[in-house]
Amino acid sequence: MRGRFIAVIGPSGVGKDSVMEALAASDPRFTLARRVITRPSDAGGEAFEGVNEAEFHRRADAEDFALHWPAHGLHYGIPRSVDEVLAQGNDVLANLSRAVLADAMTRFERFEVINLTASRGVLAARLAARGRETPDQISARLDRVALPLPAGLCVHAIDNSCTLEQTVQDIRARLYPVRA
Ligand SMILES: Nc1ncnc2c1ncn2[C@@H]1O[C@H](COP(=O)(O)OP(=O)(O)O)[C@@H](O)[C@H]1O
Ligand SMILES: O=P(O)(O)OC[C@H]1O[C@H](OP(=O)(O)OP(=O)(O)O)[C@H](O)[C@@H]1O
Repeated sequence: MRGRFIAVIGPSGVGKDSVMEALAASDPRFTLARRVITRPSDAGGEAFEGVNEAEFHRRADAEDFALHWPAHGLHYGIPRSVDEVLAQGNDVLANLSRAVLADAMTRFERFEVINLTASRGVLAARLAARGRETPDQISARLDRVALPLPAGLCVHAIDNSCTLEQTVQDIRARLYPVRA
């Protein structure tokens, strides 16, 4: 059977990248999608490919992306190579914008969503500690209004206010339930 394309969504600072990395480290059934972003390659955080705007648009025009979207003044793309991983029956995890979910639903045969949550106070503390954005950029990220999710999605709502270990355990139990 084809693998599932699993979108990890949630507000900035909720822990999408940390949770994805911890999931991939804990279970070989997960493959991480490496995003292409118009952000300097040495910006830190997730393992991504940094490109300039011209190169990003060239790739988009060449249909090199399965999905792409703009956010926070940047462009983000999921390489089309994820299709090969899915065809081999492996599950792919990708950090997606909530704005691209409707497209993703139609693009992938098996599509599920992990919706991570945490309080605004937890988000603010985590963004400040991460140190990738300025205080103004952090405020803008906290104020970004959450879009309603499209109907008909398979969504797993997961709280990431506690430890990463707890979150990983909760997600694995939801995605790979052990049948008695
Ligand atoms: N469960 C957790 N407990 C404590 N800190 C966390 C947890 N999850 C993420 N973090 C920290 O919060 C910050 C934001 O996490 P990150 O994965 O970059 O979030 P996102 O990708 O959603 O913006 C990072 O510094 C990360 O180490
Ligand atoms: O439309 P939204 O659902 O609000 O998401 C917009 C963008 O924000 C996140 O980006 P990024 O990973 O750069 O930021 P983050 O790590 O601070 O979440 C997410 O991955 C999307 O690309």
